[in-house]
Amino acid sequence: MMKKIRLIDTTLRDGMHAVSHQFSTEDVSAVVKALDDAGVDTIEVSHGDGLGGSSFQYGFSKATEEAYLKAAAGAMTNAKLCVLLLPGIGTHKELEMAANAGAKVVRVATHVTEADIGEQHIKIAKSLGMEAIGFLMMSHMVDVDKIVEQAKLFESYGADAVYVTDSAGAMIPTQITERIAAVKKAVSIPVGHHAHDNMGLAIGNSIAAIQAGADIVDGTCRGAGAGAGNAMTEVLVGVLDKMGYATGIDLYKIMDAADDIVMPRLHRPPMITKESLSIGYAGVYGSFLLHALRAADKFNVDARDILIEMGRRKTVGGQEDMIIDVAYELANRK
Ligand SMILES: C[C@H](O)CC(=O)C(=O)O
Ligand SMILES: [Mn+2]
Repeated sequence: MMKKIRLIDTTLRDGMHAVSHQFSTEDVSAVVKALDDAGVDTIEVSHGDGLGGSSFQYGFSKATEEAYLKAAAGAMTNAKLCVLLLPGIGTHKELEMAANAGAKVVRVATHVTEADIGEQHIKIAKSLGMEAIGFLMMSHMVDVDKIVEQAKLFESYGADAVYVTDSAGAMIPTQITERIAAVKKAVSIPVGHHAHDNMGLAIGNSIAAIQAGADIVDGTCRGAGAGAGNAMTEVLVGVLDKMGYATGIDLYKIMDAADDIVMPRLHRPPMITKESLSIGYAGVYGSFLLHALRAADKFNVDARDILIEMGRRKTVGGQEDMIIDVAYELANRK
C-alpha cells in the first residue's frame, strides 16, 4: 500500500508574495480550475501574509479577500479551499467571512514560540466547522524541544494538524529530519512541512520531512512564493511518485497548470539569487526580499547587508518596517 501524502498547494497564497499580492480574481479562477482538475487536495488562497494582510505594512492586494475566495470557491469541484491567518492580522471577522465564502480549512500561523496566540482562532475555526491547522513559522530559530512543546500546544487547542514551517528556507535536511521526527513522536495529529528554496533545498527538505514521518507537504506551481519560492508542486508530484508515495495528483496536468497557467502570470519568477540566498543564509523571513530590494535601491546599500543585519538582530515576520531603519543606518555608516 502506497502511503498517501497530502499536498497543499499555496501558489495563490505564498505565491502572492512573488507578485506583490497582485493576482487578479481571473488569475485565481484560472489557477484554481487547473489545480482542481489536476487533483490537488487542498488549495490555499489569501494575501501572502494571510487574511487581513492587505495593508501599508505588507502591501495591498489587487482584489478583496472575499472576491478572491468567491472566485476560488466558484472554480473548484473537488479540492478544499484553505486560507492562512496570522492572529491579530486576521481576526474572527475575517475568518467568518472566509468560512461564508467557502473556505473549509484554515492554517493558523504563529511565530514558532507563540502557539498560544493561536488558541482562540483554532477554536473559532472549529466552531465554524473548519479544519484547523497550526503553522509554526520560523522553525529554524528554536531547538527541537521548543518546537515539540509548541506543537503540543496546538494539538491541545484542538488543531487537526501541525506544521513545522521553514519560513526562511534556512534549514538543512538533518535539521528537518530531527524536528519532524520529534514532533511526529510527540503528537497524534498529522504533521506537515512547508519549505522555502532559498538554499536550493526545498524539495530535498520536503523529502526529508516525509521520510521522517510528515503526512502533509506544501508546494507552489513553478515554486511561486516568498524569497526564492517554495518547493515546486509539480516536482513534488513527480518525485513522490518515483519514491512510491501517492498524492492523487495527475503529473501531466499539474505540469500543464504550472507551465501554461501559472508561469505566464509570474512577472518575476522566484529564483535563487544572491539576495534570496542571503535570506536562507541569514535565516530571515522570506517575504523580506522585496522590501529589502526596495530599501537597498532607495538608500544605495547592498540588500545582502540589510538581510544579514536583519538576521543578526533575530527579526521575525511583522518587522518589515525595520528594514528601512537598517538600510538607513547602513547608508549613514558609509
Ligand atoms: C505569512 C508567511 O508568509 C507564512 C509562510 O508561508 C511562511 O512562514 O513561510
Ligand atoms: Mn512560506
